[in-house]
Amino acid sequence: MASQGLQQSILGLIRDVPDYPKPGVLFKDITPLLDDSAAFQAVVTAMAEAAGDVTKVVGLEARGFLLAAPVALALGVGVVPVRKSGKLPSETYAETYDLEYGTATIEIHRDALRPGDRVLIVDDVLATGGTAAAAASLVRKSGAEAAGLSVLMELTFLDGRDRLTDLPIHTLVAV
Ligand SMILES: O=P(O)(O)OC[C@H]1O[C@H](OP(=O)(O)OP(=O)(O)O)[C@H](O)[C@@H]1O
Ligand SMILES: Nc1ncnc2[nH]cnc12
Repeated sequence: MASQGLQQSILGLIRDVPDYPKPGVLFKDITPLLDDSAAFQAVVTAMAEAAGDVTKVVGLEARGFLLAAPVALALGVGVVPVRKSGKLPSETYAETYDLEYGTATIEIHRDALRPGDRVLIVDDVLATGGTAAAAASLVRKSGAEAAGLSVLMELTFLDGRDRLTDLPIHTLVAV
């Protein structure tokens, strides 16, 4: 978890949007945080400091990209996109999974990672854990090690951690 001060700052900059994208979902909108450069910088620094010894950062489309790229730059390693199905131009590995509000397929380029890579997966929100579990599976299909998952916010009531018992998880705030 982040320091108390950073947690308060993050919580104050995440907007709750009821019934988006469908009734019953309380959507956590991170756009106010992204628009606050001091808070955004503090989030990126905290994620990078917790990363450990990794050789690549994998960012999850779409909001994960906004965090993964600056974290990778802060760590001095490359960033690899995991994209929704059909968006990557070259050969891919694919995984289909359930979301809090639907199902999705994500993909990674087959040549993006290699054996020996220690990979930090970065996303904005950990909810049911389906996306992160699918991403970890793509990393392992690529022959690399899923070294950890770093998220800005964890929705603990959805028990995403229970699906990710083999992945160290770092969360800046939990609600
Ligand atoms: O833990 P889970 O239940 O899998 O949910 C978390 C995922 O859901 C959201 O992505 P979404 O698929 O809405 O995509 P977006 O970032 O493109 O909006 C969020 O950015 C995470 O990637
Ligand atoms: N409630 C939520 N808010 C934002 N992103 C999410 N991803 C899955 N559930 C979410």
